Amino acid sequence: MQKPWVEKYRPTTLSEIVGQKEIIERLKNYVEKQSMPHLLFSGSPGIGKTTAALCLAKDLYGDDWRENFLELNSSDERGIDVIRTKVKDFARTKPIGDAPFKVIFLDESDALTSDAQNALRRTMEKYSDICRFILSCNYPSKIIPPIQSRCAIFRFSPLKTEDVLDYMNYISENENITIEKSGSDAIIYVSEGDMRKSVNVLQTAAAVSNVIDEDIVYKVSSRARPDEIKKMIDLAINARFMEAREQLYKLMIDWGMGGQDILTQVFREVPYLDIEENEKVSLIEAIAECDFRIVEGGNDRIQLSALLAKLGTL
Ligand SMILES: Nc1ncnc2c1ncn2[C@@H]1O[C@H](COP(=O)(O)OP(=O)(O)OP(=O)(O)O)[C@@H](O)[C@H]1O
Repeated sequence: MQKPWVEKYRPTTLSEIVGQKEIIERLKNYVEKQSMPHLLFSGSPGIGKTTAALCLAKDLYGDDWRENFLELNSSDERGIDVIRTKVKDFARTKPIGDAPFKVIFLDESDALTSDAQNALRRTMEKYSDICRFILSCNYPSKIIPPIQSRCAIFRFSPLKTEDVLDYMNYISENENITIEKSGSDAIIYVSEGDMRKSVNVLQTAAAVSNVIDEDIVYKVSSRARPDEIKKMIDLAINARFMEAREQLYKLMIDWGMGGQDILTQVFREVPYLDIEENEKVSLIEAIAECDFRIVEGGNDRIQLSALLAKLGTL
């Protein structure tokens, strides 16, 4: 079976990480000085937080990195017991070889309960001479302030379009596939700066064809082409409700899209619609209402049809 490309192409040193330039420079500095504080990595999924922690360990420790590096996924192991046992056991033994300290990487640390975070805070203090923590999270506000203040905070950003494009080209050359311009535009559109998503979409699309265009990309990622969404909105704004609803059903049935995916794409089109500013504001309010109802379990066809009806009255 083919290895997932996200693993096959995961950078192995800090220098290979795409984008996040300032962060990478600071991390390289820690490697050079063989000294670092506890770190808190925050940012949206798939933009290089785990990769940066792994590369930092590999650059710090070389081939023996596994002996001085412990990775725990906090959303599987989020309770106080894990902090008391696994983390403490690893933290209190001396680093192997010449390493000045060990590193414990807690992925998804915003999933730790607050009891576990309090226990962690004491562990961080107690073993700070031989152990450094790297906490990764999507929402730094869910980390208790005493831990935040013990860490240097690094905010990772979604990747820039040109960085994702370069990376897609690099992979496609290696894999002997051709990405057409419409295909790479579509990958950028569906992945929104999330490199993991870009690589996964590319691999799934490459399983369908060696030449990747927008149709394949939108199909494999269950997204509609933006012009299909725009068409539905335009019909609704022009009070052609039945046709707009037909287009909605086409998106749901032919493209296999869920209600929330459609809503997210409608939301993304709002700034470009040819309507007055106050109408855009009303539309966003209506989208937010619809989103809430779908999340609460409302029928997505009914909710989206109601949104289309509302569009006709703007
Ligand atoms: N900056 C990047 N440079 C190169 N590849 C990247 C980058 N960011 C992500 N990737 C690719 O995406 C995959 C997932 O990235 P990573 O695990 O680092 O994401 P993350 O930010 O930790 O996400 P999560 O918050 O979901 O844990 C990597 O294996 C790699 O292939």
